[in-house]
Amino acid sequence: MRVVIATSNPGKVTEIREALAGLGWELLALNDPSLPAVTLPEETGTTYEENAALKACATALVMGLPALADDSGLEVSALNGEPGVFSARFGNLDTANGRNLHLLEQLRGKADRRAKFVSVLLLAYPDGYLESYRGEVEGQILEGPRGQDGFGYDPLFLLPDGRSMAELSVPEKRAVSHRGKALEALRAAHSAGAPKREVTRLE
Ligand SMILES: O=c1[nH]cnc2c1ncn2[C@@H]1O[C@H](COP(=O)(O)OP(=O)(O)O)[C@@H](O)[C@H]1O
Ligand SMILES: [Mg+2]
Repeated sequence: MRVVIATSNPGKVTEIREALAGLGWELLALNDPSLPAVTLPEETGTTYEENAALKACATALVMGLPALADDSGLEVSALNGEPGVFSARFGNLDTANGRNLHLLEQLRGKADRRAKFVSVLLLAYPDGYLESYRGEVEGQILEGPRGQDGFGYDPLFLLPDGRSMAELSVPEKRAVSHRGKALEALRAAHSAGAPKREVTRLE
């Protein structure tokens, strides 16, 4: 099956490719020269599912191919679950570094550092059929960044084993992360023996 990865986030592309390598799918980047150009829609939904569906459906319709999108976020207990679905725009800041500094500022002096990452993967077929998979991981927000790998809020996210998410290799992150869990559910649903679906294109 040829599947378009409906994200312009290079960190997500790397993680999706690594986790799904064994499926035998041809995973195409959004900007693959063989594909028509698509602009991902604005994330106007109020849930990860809605936003992931917006991105996946828009891509599947333009491409005429199944498209896989991820919408994810960081939910911080002391901030009543914020930034959540607004994680990419936290503090209205447009760099990961800026958002991380803003998060540290918001939590300054707060004892409760609990947080969780959530990822929702949406696989949209061009005939309108949808599959969704969710994964979560709990942790704590560090007092300062640690680690060089990963992306986004990873350097501030402390796992129960004492490492930050940015101290993990791609396969190590897959084994514990929100996105890794959602990808594992998708992989299991599509591995050998699982029922196959005919992919048709709506004209
Ligand atoms: O695995 C992760 N680690 C760290 N930060 C993440 C992870 N997944 C998502 N984020 C952050 O949460 C926000 C989620 O954004 P969203 O999923 O809407 O779009 P994006 O594809 O444009 O990054 C981004 O700021 C992203 O950096
Ligand atoms: Mg989003």
